[in-house]
Amino acid sequence: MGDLERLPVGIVGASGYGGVQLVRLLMDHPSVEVVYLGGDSSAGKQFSDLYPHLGHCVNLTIEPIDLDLIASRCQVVFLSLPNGLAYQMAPTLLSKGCKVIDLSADYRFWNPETYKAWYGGERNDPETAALAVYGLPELYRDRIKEAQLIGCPGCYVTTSLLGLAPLLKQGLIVPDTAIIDGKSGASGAGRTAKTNLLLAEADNSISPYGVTRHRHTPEIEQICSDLAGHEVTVQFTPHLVPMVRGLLATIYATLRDPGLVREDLVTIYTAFYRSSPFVRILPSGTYPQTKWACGTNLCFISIEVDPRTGRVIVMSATDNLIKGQAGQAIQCLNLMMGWQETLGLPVVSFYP
Ligand SMILES: NC(=O)C1=CN([C@@H]2O[C@H](COP(=O)(O)OP(=O)(O)OC[C@H]3O[C@@H](n4cnc5c(N)ncnc54)[C@H](OP(=O)(O)O)[C@@H]3O)[C@@H](O)[C@H]2O)C=CC1
Ligand SMILES: CC(=O)N[C@@H](CCC(=O)OP(=O)(O)O)C(=O)O
Repeated sequence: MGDLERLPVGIVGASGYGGVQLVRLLMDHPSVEVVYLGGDSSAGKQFSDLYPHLGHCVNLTIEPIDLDLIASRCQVVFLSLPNGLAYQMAPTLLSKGCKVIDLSADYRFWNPETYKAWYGGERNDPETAALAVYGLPELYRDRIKEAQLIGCPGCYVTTSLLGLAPLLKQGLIVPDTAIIDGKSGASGAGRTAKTNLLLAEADNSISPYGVTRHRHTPEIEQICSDLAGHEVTVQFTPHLVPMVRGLLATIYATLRDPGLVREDLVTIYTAFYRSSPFVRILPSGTYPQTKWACGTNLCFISIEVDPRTGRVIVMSATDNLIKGQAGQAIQCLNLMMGWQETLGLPVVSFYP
């Protein structure tokens, strides 16, 4: 590509919350041009009919999903679809020379049996799945740079893993003692009408769900085990919080060395993320708010140590739709293209 040429990209699932984040973010990306928007029930509609607030700057129609057409027009394709669809599209797109960045769970798992156990479906794309790279740049940056296919993490997973990674990589906690208390805004469920997401149902209330059986548990454990070099189990409980966007993971684990103090851990975390421009380790005693991360690709992390219980408490906050979804996907694109990792990604929120 010449300096002035823009990379032609497509978004399949453009009408959803991930899709509209991608459109909004890529509008400001200096090296990208969105040349295709695809959808199912939204096909044929003007994107601005679905999102009038972008009417003055997005003049694209959502087209039916035609893989040959997409491949003829796009060098990179973002798949922002419900689980179980990307694996039906990615093999063809890759065979036609496209790079594929999948926001769903289809290409996150290294063991296909784990995917099948939690997501179901009968897959026949083992060769393609074997090509996939896990799209968490802070942990797999070098692999992402060489990848043709990315499986982007879930939002709870991203936020939890960024909080846990230094502890597991450095062997600082007693294995299997990690407890993750996740809290997400309602946009985490996508732009789908479900009773529990109605204002009358979700407002002024916080509720746990998927207790002991949320499908982010095996995804978190897959990466924790990779970091630790041995099998790791975690206890993860998500909660729905009456806010639109934002995700907070509060993580508890028993320290191997009860003599460690929080300043030791702040130093360790700061060193661990010294080359990660989107991770902010907060000063001792400052705890993160999701509001700080909303609208940005940042992850704010704070660490506490309780000498009374011998536990470390890590607090990790992101915007579920940006660092937890679309922003992370673009971060991966930047790495795949050899661009600056931070290109086109916001790092300052509008407060409050
Ligand atoms: N929301 C979040 O915080 C996060 C979500 N994710 C994952 O990202 C993916 C997208 O999520 P999100 O944007 O929130 O979901 P939404 O429900 O908001 O959007 C889903 C999109 O998929 C399209 N779609 C649905 N069914 C079909 C179909 N049969 N064929 C083609 N397209 C279809 C819809 O298009 P149409 O309207 O035209 O039918 C819509 O554009 C999901 O896999 C989700 O699990 C990952 C991290 C965070
Ligand atoms: C509030 C809410 O419903 N959140 C979603 C998070 C979905 C997500 O992160 O996407 P993946 O399914 O691709 O992992 C959930 O708990 O399923």
